[in-house]
Amino acid sequence: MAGVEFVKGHGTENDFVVLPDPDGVLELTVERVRALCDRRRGLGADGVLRVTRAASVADAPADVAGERWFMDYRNADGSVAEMCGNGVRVFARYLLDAGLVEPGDLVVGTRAGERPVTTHEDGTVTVDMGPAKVFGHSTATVGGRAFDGVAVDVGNPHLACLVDGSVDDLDLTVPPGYDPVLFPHGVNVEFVQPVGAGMLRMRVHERGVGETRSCGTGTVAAVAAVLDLGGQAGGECIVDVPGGRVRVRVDEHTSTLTGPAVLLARGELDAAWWEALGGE
Ligand SMILES: N[C@H](CCC[C@H](N)C(=O)O)C(=O)O
Repeated sequence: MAGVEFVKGHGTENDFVVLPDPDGVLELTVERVRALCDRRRGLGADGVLRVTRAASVADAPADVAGERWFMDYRNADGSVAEMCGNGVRVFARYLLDAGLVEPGDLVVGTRAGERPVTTHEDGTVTVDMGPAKVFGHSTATVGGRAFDGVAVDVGNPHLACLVDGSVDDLDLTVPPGYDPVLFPHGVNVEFVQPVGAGMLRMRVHERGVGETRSCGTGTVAAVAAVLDLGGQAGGECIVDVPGGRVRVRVDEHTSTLTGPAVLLARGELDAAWWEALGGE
């Protein structure tokens, strides 16, 4: 029995298992996602990116054209998230590498809608991330300390908290506390340390994953939060995350994320292993 093709990639060390599924036949259950993402019993990843056509995805938004390549993103715990900024860069890199798209401009379908993408000759990828919408102010708690944060919708929910000292001192092995009324479906929590004009450092505890080395939607939320607190309508920042560096631009209409996308391995999942994890 044929196995299941996979590709491993990362964007600023936010890593993903890419599952090509052009005919929309893979049954990507919670158990299979959790096993794939487990760093002992599986390949290990922060999430899974299934590559299929929007027409074959039951909960694809109506404004995503059916023929679009659709990024079916799942968190390591098996939960579905609306959008993944680092993931879209890796997804686009895969499409280009597989010869499914031409270099330059393309549009990727996601549960947050269509996302225009540009692949650059230097290997970096720019994603139009859509508007970063500030929808409140709240607090996160870590180790008994409360941090004021800005609630930002980047297609998925974020709470971006500015930190006075160094973000290195935070213990993010425990999920930060947050307001479940403001974030009924959970939240990605960023801790942001301004380090100079147009420069931020950031760490993140991701919904459905835990601390990751980077979160693309989180870097957009971090910049939107800094602009909101500074009373600025727009701006551009370099954001340093533990896994690398991205460039973020936010204005009142949309936001863009530019950064690397690396494919590092291709292979085949054992058919028996896949089947043993069971379909729906
Ligand atoms: N790592 C992703 C974010 C995943 C967000 C996911 N954890 C959620 O539940 O929203 C990114 O680069 O944007």
